[in-house]
Amino acid sequence: MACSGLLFNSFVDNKCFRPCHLKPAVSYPRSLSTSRVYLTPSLRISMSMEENGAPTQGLEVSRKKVPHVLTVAGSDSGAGAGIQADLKACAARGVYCSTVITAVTAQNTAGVQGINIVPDEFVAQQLKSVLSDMEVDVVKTGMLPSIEIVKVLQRSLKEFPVRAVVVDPVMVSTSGDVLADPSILSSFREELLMMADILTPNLKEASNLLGGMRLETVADMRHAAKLLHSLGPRSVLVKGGDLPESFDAVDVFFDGEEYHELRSPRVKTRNTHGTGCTLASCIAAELAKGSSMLSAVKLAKRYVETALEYSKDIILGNGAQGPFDHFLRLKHNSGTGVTFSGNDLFLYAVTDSGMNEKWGRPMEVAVKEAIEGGASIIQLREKTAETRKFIETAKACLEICRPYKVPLLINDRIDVALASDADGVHLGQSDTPAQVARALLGPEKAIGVSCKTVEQAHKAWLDGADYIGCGGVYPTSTKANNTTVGLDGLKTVCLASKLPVVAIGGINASNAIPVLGIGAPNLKGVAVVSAVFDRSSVATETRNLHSMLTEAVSKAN
Ligand SMILES: Nc1ncnc2c1ncn2[C@@H]1O[C@H](COP(=O)(O)OP(=O)(O)OP(=O)(O)O)[C@@H](O)[C@H]1O
Ligand SMILES: Cc1ncc(CO)c(N)n1
Ligand SMILES: [Mg+2]
Repeated sequence: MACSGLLFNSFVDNKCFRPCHLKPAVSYPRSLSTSRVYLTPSLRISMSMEENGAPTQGLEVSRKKVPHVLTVAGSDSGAGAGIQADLKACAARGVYCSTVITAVTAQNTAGVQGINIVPDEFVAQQLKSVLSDMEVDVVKTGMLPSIEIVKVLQRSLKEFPVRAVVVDPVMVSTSGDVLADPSILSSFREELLMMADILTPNLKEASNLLGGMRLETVADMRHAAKLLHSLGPRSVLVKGGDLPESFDAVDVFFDGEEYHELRSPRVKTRNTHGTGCTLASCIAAELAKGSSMLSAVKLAKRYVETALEYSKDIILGNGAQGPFDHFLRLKHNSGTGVTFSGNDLFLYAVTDSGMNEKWGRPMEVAVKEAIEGGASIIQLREKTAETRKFIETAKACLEICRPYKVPLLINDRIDVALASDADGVHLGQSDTPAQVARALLGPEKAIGVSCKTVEQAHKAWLDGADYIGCGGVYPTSTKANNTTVGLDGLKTVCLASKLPVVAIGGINASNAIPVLGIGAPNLKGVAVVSAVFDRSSVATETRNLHSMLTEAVSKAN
């Protein structure tokens, strides 16, 4: 990597750019710089890296082209719109997004406080860097603040054509701040619009492009879409986010032949900053995946509506227009979740609704009693409950577990874990693979996998699980036809496992001590079902078991 020759242009003020030299922040380790790359005809790369002179195991990586959107837009420091919205929208839609920055704005929820335009030569340089190397499928444009930048873009796209161009003709922010000088209108009309496979103006932008035409009704929007289409773009979406007195959010799509009025319920929220940038990026993302234009537009609108609905109550900033949450996650990440550790496995209580029914106990009561008796983790196991009821129960149990910092995991059901924001899941060998569960749940949730063999334990580790449950140790009534591994099988798995292990299957106060005594440091605890829940007092049984286990462990140490 020859980084020392890089030129760095400072654009602290628009006219001054001071060349200086950037030092590489990291020097690449010799092992990587000397890695050998072999390309076979089937496009599989086999990399053999050397560490400290010793060859490591060959690493097989299969190459796959990913859909790629390049956004050419301005930065919004408040990160609701502009480049930041584009990156989030593409990431949320599963598409890679590279960025050419045309301007840096000082912006927040109150408006735009400052704009610094990137010199057009440097915009050209960014475009060349990305387009010459990175197989861009679709270019999406946002803030293009100067005629020169529009020209630079036009030249770059001639040199490096892409499959589609989405043009969001950003001119004025919703706060009323000017993002492109009106003098640029002629350049938009003469150069930019021709490049567009779709043009996505809001009402004000459509009006400006059409010489100040009044746009107050859906009929006006249809008319505007047709006039704009005659200026060169292959299709037009006139966005009605700002349409006065409309109960629905209506956008008008016209492709030169057909009109489509796309309607969604108008979400009542102040958090609409960046809807336009997000919509255009999402259209670009869907086109990059191979969608037709109309499907891309429909999906993008649905995505914006969903994100607005989810984010309608979040509070960020004191201004009139707040950002929204592209990943539909912020509300849940209130910091109340419990981080799993192997020691939580010490006394692992697995619920059973049949036993609760038998003893006339609501699930919440059973869970509270188990925790008060010393259970260190709870797994909700519901084989028959309706999904909605299961989610409600999980939420109610989480309210009980959180103050005690006891993790609550859901058996089998990733959907229920996500919907209730539980602390993780426990999966059997025939449930969703742990690797898929990890991708769905993210890095912070706990995942446990039931394993009977060393191979399964190894796979669970490779797949990103946090612990394994090993058993059945003894025969059990809660799992019919379950083969037992016995204490020997348990020990074999524990000694091989890289993950902490909890023993499960037929364990109770009379046989728990020999389990903990097998002599495997990875065995962190025992899981129980009937031993605590099929009893008249869950709290008493759990307490007894807890003190027995604690005593056995302290004696062993
Ligand atoms: N309150 C709302 N509820 C539902 N959808 C909305 C709402 N506001 C805007 N939209 C939708 O969001 C998309 C963007 O439209 P809008 O007219 O807000 O763009 P814009 O003015 O360019 O946005 P920006 O603030 O990013 O510049 C459109 O599909 C529009 O229908
Ligand atoms: C940088 C930037 N681009 C686009 C918009 C339009 O929402 C904005 N407010 N800021
Ligand atoms: Mg806009």
